[in-house]
Amino acid sequence: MVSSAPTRDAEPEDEIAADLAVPYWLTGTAEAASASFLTMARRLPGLLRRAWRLAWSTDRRTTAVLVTAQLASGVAGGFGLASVVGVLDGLLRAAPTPERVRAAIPSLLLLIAMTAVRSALTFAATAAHGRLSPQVSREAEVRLMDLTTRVDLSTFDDADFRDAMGRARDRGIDAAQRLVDMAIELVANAVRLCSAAGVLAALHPVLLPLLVLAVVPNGWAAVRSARMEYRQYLRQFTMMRRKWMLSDLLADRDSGPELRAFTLRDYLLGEVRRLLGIMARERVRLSNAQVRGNLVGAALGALATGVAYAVLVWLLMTGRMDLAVGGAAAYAISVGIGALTQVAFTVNHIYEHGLYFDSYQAFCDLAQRRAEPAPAVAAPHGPALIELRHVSLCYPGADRPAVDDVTLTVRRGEVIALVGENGSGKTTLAKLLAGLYRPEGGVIRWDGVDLATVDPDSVRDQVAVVMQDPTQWPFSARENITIGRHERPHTPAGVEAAARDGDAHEFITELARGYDTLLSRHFTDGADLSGGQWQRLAVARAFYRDAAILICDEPTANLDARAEHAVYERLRRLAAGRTVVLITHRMASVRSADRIYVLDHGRLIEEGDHDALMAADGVYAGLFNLQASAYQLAAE
Ligand SMILES: Nc1ncnc2c1ncn2[C@@H]1O[C@H](COP(=O)(O)OP(=O)(O)OP(=O)(O)O)[C@@H](O)[C@H]1O
Repeated sequence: MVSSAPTRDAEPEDEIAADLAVPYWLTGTAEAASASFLTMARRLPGLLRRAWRLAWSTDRRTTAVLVTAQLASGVAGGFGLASVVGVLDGLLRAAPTPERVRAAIPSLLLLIAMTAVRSALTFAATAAHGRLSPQVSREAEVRLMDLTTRVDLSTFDDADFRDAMGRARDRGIDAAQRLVDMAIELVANAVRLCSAAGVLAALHPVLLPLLVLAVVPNGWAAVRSARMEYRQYLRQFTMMRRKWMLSDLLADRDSGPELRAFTLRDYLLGEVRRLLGIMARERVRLSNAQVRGNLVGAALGALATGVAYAVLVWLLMTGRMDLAVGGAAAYAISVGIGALTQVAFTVNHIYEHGLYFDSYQAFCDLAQRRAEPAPAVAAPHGPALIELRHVSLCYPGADRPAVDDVTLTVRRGEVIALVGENGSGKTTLAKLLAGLYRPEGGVIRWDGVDLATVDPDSVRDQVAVVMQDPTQWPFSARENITIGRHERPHTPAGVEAAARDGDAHEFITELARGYDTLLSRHFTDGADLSGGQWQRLAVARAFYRDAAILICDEPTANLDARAEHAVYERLRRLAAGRTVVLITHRMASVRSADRIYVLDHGRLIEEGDHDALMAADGVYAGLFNLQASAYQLAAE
């Protein structure tokens, strides 16, 4: 993972370029980000529709209140602006002062009323917004988690999928919320702008295009800046993920001992520093380019504003416009520029968050496409016969199958053992049997029913698995057992029986709070367990699940000799009426299995019981004799 020497300040350009290169699978998104101003205008209605759908599906009532309040506030602002024209018209007309004031009073009252209404509506909108915004965020996050957990396990092995998921989680959820926020703000600003534009157009038709001209350069600069920012985000995302992973390793408790034992601190820190250096340098480059663009935008904008006011002065000087109208127009121009700037700002933000929201949406679509099919048909209950016919599975990106053309049969009540060297495909085969993966080739049948045609959850419901590296669930000791069958109400006696079967009861009772002890050192008063204790807990969980098929992937790898013996004793008892699949490198534990399958490079190379395989004097006999002789040597 780490690709270079510890600390270096200067990087060869080609290495930097390689680190910053847009991965080929991001090209499509990167192209979207380099789209033109026109493309952005075309995308806007779609983005607004999505924002609306998201908000509406989250909370209809609050969305309706919010949009109505924003619309009404914009209309009130428009009336306020029109009343300013009335006030100025009254005050600047050619008449004695008391008369001018009297003429201005109705418009002044309207202005005060509209300001009050607008304030009240703004407060209502703020309250509704405060209610809607966290809900949108929650919906977006829950949707993401829901879809993520629906995809099949092989999708998780796909690095592209994980990158897409990373981007969706990193910015997508926030972008969903901000997109809705900005879309709603746009409603108010657009209404305000319309009223300013309407007033200006009524005062003099030439003023309206001048107003637009004054804002376009700033709008262009803002969009350019957002696009550049997003493009950089895409380019750097893989690097960011790498940096996060390294930061986690530097701060994680699990990697802490090895990090120190191998004195890896400087090595990893050096790599983090290198990545941060590249990102910081790019950031500075981006910032400079943004400042340059914004400067050009601001200068052109100021020039255009100057032209608008110059035209106004020219209209006044040449008598084409009287002073009262000119005063009102000057005010309307300043309000209009404010409103148009706000519109440009919100549109730009909609565009910007829309880009990140696209990542989110693309990931949701991808996850939906990769979601496991869930036919309504349930798998046969407690199958008497499990058959695998020419089953193969190749992990994404792998150049050869992990399980290759395997055919085997398991009957209820049998204990079968999978044996083979590291990487020979035992775990993968067990996962296929557990219904965690679907085979790419061949078929798996339970009592003659093809598992591809049944609901995968109905398969898993009948399987209990003790994984090679059981998950250390950050729950209490009790929950660590009961989650084996979380939907079933549990009794202390049932939990204790499973714990005893897994040889876990004794150490659990020695914990500070017994079964209630929280097993996570990340929280105050949480406890941690040894590798062997976690494994016993996993065995207890599997016993508690009480399933028809029990798959044990090296269940005793971390156990001491006494615990291992006890677990196998119980496994044998439990096997009655069930199917047990055992994976272990300890040949003595394999000996009593009804049938033993030997795997090599994913292929089944030998099968039979212990005596038959020993008589055949093949790979199994070789492995067995090797371990037996090691024990004999130790005994001598
Ligand atoms: N999630 C994965 N993605 C890609 N390749 C994988 C994945 N899991 C396993 N493999 C590869 O598939 C092959 C079989 O792995 P598997 O874990 O099934 O072997 P195993 O016989 O259980 O090994 P061990 O005895 O070390 O547990 C190996 O070459 C391994 O590198």
